[in-house]
Amino acid sequence: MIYTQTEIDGVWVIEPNVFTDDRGYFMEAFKKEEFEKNIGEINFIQDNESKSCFGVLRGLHYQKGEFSQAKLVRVIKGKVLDVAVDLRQSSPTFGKYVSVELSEDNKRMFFIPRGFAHGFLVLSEEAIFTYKVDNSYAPQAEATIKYNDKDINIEWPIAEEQLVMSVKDRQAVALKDAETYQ
Ligand SMILES: Cc1cn([C@H]2C[C@H](O)[C@@H](COP(=O)(O)OP(=O)(O)O[C@H]3O[C@@H](C)C(=O)[C@@H](O)[C@H]3O)O2)c(=O)[nH]c1=O
Repeated sequence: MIYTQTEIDGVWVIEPNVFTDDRGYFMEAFKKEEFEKNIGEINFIQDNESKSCFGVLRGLHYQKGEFSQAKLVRVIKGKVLDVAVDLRQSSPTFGKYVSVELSEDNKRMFFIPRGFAHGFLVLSEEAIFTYKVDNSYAPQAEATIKYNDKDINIEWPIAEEQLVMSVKDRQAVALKDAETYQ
């Protein structure tokens, strides 16, 4: 696997070795020892999966304080634009984002450490998204920042009218009003 640090400290793109033959392909999707050698200690405790149709935007989500989750995300079917926003107050890139296209074709993975908000937009007819997290789901600590927050200014490649979002995500708060990480 190739581990590449992005322009935001702690956020990584990981490209697996894909072995293709007459039957299809094989790849290692996560290898703890290698991950820890390249990025650092991790203890993933839960795997999540969601399916979404074209134009679905989920985000920008995070869990507050001690409930923060690191996430290792990838796409099994379809294509998404995945986005991580730095919410670490002491970080020189606070409020900045990094985005990457993840698809069943490029098989890229994206590692988002604790202290970030995360979201993705589905660019294919359908997408199956899967991710590991290193901290328990804590609904009481959930928070959502507006996908179109002016200060973050994410370039989403789909027109606003085409977006499909949850009520929770439509009612998200601005970054300036959000509880961030000390
Ligand atoms: C995230 C989560 C949700 N749920 C439940 C709550 C709810 O009834 C249903 C759907 O939840 P949501 O609408 O929050 O699902 P979704 O919008 O897909 O939320 C996810 O979005 C992406 C961008 C992330 O980064 C994730 O951490 C998570 O916040 O699933 C769990 O039971 N466990 C979980 O870990």
